[in-house]
Amino acid sequence: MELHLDSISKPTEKGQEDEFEKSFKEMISTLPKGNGWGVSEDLCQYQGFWLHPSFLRGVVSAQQRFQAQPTDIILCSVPKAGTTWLKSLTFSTITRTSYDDSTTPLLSTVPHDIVPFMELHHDQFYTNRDRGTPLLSTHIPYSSLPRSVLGSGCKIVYICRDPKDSFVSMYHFIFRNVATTEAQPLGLDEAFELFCEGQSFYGPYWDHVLGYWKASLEHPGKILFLKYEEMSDDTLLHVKKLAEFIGYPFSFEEQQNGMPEKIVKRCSFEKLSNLEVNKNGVYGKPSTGFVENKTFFRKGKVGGWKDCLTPEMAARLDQITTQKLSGSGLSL
Ligand SMILES: Nc1ncnc2c1ncn2[C@@H]1O[C@H](COP(=O)(O)OS(=O)(=O)O)[C@@H](OP(=O)(O)O)[C@H]1O
Repeated sequence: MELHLDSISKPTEKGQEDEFEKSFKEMISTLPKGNGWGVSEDLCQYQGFWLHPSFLRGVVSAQQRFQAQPTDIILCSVPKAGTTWLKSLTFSTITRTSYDDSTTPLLSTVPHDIVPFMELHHDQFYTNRDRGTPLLSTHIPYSSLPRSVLGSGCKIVYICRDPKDSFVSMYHFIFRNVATTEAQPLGLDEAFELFCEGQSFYGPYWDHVLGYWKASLEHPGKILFLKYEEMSDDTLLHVKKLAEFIGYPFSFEEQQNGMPEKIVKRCSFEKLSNLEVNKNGVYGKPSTGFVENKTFFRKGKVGGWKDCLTPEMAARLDQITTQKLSGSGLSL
C-alpha cells in the first residue's frame, strides 16, 4: 500500500487541525475498506493492518508528532492479549515507592486512564512523563510505530496471547459494547471467519505478533516479548523479569519484604475486576466513543475459548497459527 503521510500536514498548531482532518479524510478515502464487526464504521487497511478510522486518525497523528525519549517505556500489544493487566503491573512496579495497596490510583482509575494509548491520548502521556511515569501503550503494529520510537532506543514491552483466547475476548468485547448502541454486532461465525482472514482490529493477528517477535530477536535489550499464558503460569517470575527489563529491579530487601508478591496480588484479575471503578465506570472520549470498564475484565483465564469455540474452530485457528508462525521459532 502506497503511503500518503507526507501529504498530511502536521497538526502541531491548533489552526492546523482542520488541515490535518481534511488531509486525513482524503487519505482514508483511498484505503481498502473491510468489515467493521458491527462497529459504526468500516475498518481500513493501513500499512498492511486493519484499523478502525478513529484509531487510525490517532495512529497517523502519532506517526507524525509523537517524539519518543530514551527513558520512555512503551507497552505494546495485540488487542485482547493482556494489555490492561500489563499496564497495571508495570505502573505498580514503577510507582512502588510512591503508592501502596491503599493509595494506588488503580483503586479509582481504570488502567487505560493511567497508562494512556498513544493513538488516543498523547496529551495525557506528556503529563504522565512530566510526573515521572513515562509509560505509554499502543496497539500500533511494530512496522507502523512512529519513527521516533524506533530511533530513541526507548524500551518496549510486548504482550501476546493464544489467538483462540484473544479472538473470543475480542468477540465478546465488541458484542457487549456494540450491543449497547444501535449498531448490530456480528454473529460469532461471521466474526470468526473475518478473524481467520486477518480482518480483525489491528489484524492480521499473526502479522502483528510476528512483527514484534522478530524485532525482539533483533533487539533483545530493547524489546521484551511476553505471552499471557506464561504470565499466568508464573506471574511473580514475570513481574521480576519485567522490573529488571524496564530498569526498576527489585532490591534484595524489597524481595525479602514481599514487594513483588504484593504487586502481583494488587493487579490480579480478582482484585482489579472487583473494584467499583472497573465494575461501573466507563472509558473513552466523545470522538472515539465510550466502553464499559467491566468489558476489559471478562474471565481472565487461559483456555477460556473452550466455552465458545467448537473443536473444529479451534483446530482451524491452530492450523493457521502453525502455518503463519512456521520457521519463526515462536509458538502460540
Ligand atoms: N488482571 C488481569 N489478569 C489476567 N487477565 C486479565 C486481567 N485484566 C484483564 N484481563 C483479561 O485480558 C483480556 C483483555 O485484554 P486486553 O487488556 O489486552 O484488552 S484491550 O486490548 O486493552 O482492550 C480479557 O480476557 P478475557 O477474559 O479472556 O476476555 C480480560 O479478562
